[in-house]
Amino acid sequence: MTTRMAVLGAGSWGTAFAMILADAGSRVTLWGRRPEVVDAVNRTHTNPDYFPGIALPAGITATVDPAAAVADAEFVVLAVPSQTLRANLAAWAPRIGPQTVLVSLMKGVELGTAKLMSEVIAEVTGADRDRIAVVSGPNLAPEIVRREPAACVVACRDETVAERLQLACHTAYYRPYTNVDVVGCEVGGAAKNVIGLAVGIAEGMELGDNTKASLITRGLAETARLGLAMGADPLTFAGLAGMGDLVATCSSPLSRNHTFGANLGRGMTVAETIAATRQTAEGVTSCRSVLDLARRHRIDMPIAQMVVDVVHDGKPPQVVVKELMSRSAKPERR
Ligand SMILES: NC(=O)C1=CN([C@@H]2O[C@H](COP(=O)(O)OP(=O)(O)OC[C@H]3O[C@@H](n4cnc5c(N)ncnc54)[C@H](OP(=O)(O)O)[C@@H]3O)[C@@H](O)[C@H]2O)C=CC1
Ligand SMILES: O=C(CO)COP(=O)(O)O
Repeated sequence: MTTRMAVLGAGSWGTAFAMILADAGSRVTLWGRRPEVVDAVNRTHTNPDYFPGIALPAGITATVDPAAAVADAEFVVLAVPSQTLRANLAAWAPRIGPQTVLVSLMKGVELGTAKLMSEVIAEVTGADRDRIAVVSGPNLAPEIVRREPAACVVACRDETVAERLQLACHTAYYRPYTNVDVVGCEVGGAAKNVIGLAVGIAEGMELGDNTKASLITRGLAETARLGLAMGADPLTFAGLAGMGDLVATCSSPLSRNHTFGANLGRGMTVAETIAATRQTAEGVTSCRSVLDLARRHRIDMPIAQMVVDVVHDGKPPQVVVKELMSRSAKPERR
């Protein structure tokens, strides 16, 4: 029987993930907040605002009505910016069935509460953790809609639910691996955006590959430190949701976080960079909530701190680089 999927959020990743699900054989309803986007998907099978010229599968229909999207859906896939999830989901939750699996595509931490997206979902819907899943990994949406090969992790505390989701999104170009470490995948996904900003800043300052490799590696170390304090499996950080996503984000000009950082490193102001960024660069907000989360767990995240200093406290990149390099010496693994 064909699986019924709802994808809530018709931006870059929501549209690309809807394509994966439809290519894997599901019937997909994509919710978008703007009627013109929904009309374009239904009439021309394209989403010209996000992917001009890319033909979407006929198995995707779109709606502006969230109730119509989630009605009878086996999986509800959430793809709105992290900071808008709570308010959106509160409105959607009464229409979502008690057996429906809730899937987060989001890579952020809520500002103010320092909660992971799965925690926000559990709190707002009352859903058991066994039906909350996460998809993460090196998945730059513009490459996915060209159907270029990529892999990901689908994580759920209940492995059988992860396996159902794995089947539902497995295509010739998209290879999902299951994992039960939801926390590790979410921490990896949120923190890599922050490290991507740091590497972008370095690139914008015309610093070389040694600097970038050092930031990536030490960025992974501070991410894993936080994850371990939260009960994550350390091996998750060596996998697709850890190292994999970090490499993609820190090396690709397609990454919005990386590009945002590079603009700052080149000397653009934060306001200019925000104005130049059309899509969501989660790390810009989540650098503060990731740091808050780290503080709550008494974990030191100097690179995340450096990003907050530049993005929110107006410190010049040159100053934070000096500060980062003049920290007291320490062993690699502590
Ligand atoms: N793009 C990518 O390659 C990947 C992204 N992700 C993650 O997916 C999540 C979504 O990002 P992405 O799709 O890329 O972001 P985009 O900016 O491309 O799209 C965001 C979508 O959410 C909608 N939206 C914006 N604000 C609100 C709001 N207040 N209420 C409801 N809907 C809103 C936008 O609508 P409108 O068009 O009307 O503005 C748009 O449909 C992020 O957490 C990101 O980190 C994860 C993996 C890959
Ligand atoms: O998460 C992503 C790739 O896996 C997308 O990264 P950006 O949000 O930086 O574009």
